[in-house]
Amino acid sequence: MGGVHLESLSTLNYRNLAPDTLHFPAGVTGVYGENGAGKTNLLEAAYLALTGLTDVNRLEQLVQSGEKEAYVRADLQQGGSLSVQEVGLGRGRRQLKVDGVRVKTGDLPRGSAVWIRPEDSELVFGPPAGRRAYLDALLSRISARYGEQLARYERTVSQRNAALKGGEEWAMHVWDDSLLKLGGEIMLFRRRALTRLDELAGEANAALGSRKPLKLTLTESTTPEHYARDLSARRGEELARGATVTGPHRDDLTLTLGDFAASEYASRGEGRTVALALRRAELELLSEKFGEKPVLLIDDFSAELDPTRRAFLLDLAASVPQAIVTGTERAPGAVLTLRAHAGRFMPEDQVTDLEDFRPLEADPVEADRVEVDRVEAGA
Ligand SMILES: Nc1ncnc2c1ncn2[C@@H]1O[C@H](COP(=O)(O)OP(=O)(O)OP(=O)(O)O)[C@@H](O)[C@H]1O
Repeated sequence: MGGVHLESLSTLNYRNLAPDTLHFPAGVTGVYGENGAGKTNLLEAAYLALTGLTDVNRLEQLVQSGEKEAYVRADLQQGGSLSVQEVGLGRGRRQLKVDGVRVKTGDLPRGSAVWIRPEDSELVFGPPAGRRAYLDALLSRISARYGEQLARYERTVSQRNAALKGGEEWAMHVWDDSLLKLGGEIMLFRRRALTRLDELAGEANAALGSRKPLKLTLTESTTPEHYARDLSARRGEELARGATVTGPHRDDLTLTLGDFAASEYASRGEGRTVALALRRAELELLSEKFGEKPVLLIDDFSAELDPTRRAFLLDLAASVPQAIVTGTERAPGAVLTLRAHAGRFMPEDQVTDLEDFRPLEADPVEADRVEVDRVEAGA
């Protein structure tokens, strides 16, 4: 199977990254350097430029301190054609373009990248909201309709909550109708998708040498079959609390390792294995859906001290057409190794000492491409 290929990444005013355009070959690119050099920021910028995805509540953190706007651009090969994806960022604003034409996030190619991070363990040990977000983000990439219906459902829940707080019991049947339709569709889609995701995560968990089988199940707050009944049964409680307490926004993606819920009983190492299994399942599911392997971004492989998991990460990077792997040490088997220092990246054979990381004389990124001033708030 072929893969998405990130030919180059340009950044301007992005976190601590110096303005630059970096070219990436096929195979593994290793990026190494000291803590705080900007390795994570580079992967975050690549993920944003490839997928348009980022935490929309923290957009201003992405802009270099002292600057108003930031910009990232990916030149990539996908589905046999070359395209240019650009993201402009401002305070609470984001603008995306593909080949010069403005698009919404959902219109960007959805299978372009998977990002594996040390923080992924939070998926296992953190609250249900994190696991729900993992599932929803993945399913929204598999199905644009799922993403749209989920957004409508979430709007309905917040409007319904406002009506509940206002004691508008008379208006509930209107909100309930939309909730049942949208929520029911979301639950059914999650159930269908989970069958395959569970198989893929189980296989990845076994490949990671885990002797305990991994099982993914939905712990549903209600079911499509009983949704209407459960809503009316809890009407009094909802009015008292001013909140919608039944529906897929309350579901959990339960990860069972062996006989127990991983969130409660797994060791740190077992939890890390489960998190890696979820990410490989994501990679496989996107590959199956789009017929191409995403670019794999692995943040800080060197934080992984367990030899089995470290080998798994490096094997996974070697198994896809293109991967970028960061660490505080060199990634073995890399086609290109970049040395990171103070937000700059140079091929290691061009670096003899850190003085080589002098600021560039000319700005290599065309700053006139930044057009975030025209972004509508919240776009
Ligand atoms: N908006 C911003 N403006 C300027 N600098 C920023 C901004 N956001 C983050 N930074 C800085 O970027 C630096 C690099 O962070 P990054 O997480 O990429 O480092 P890293 O190379 O991955 O380090 P580690 O090996 O510790 O994971 C940090 O020192 C941080 O203070």
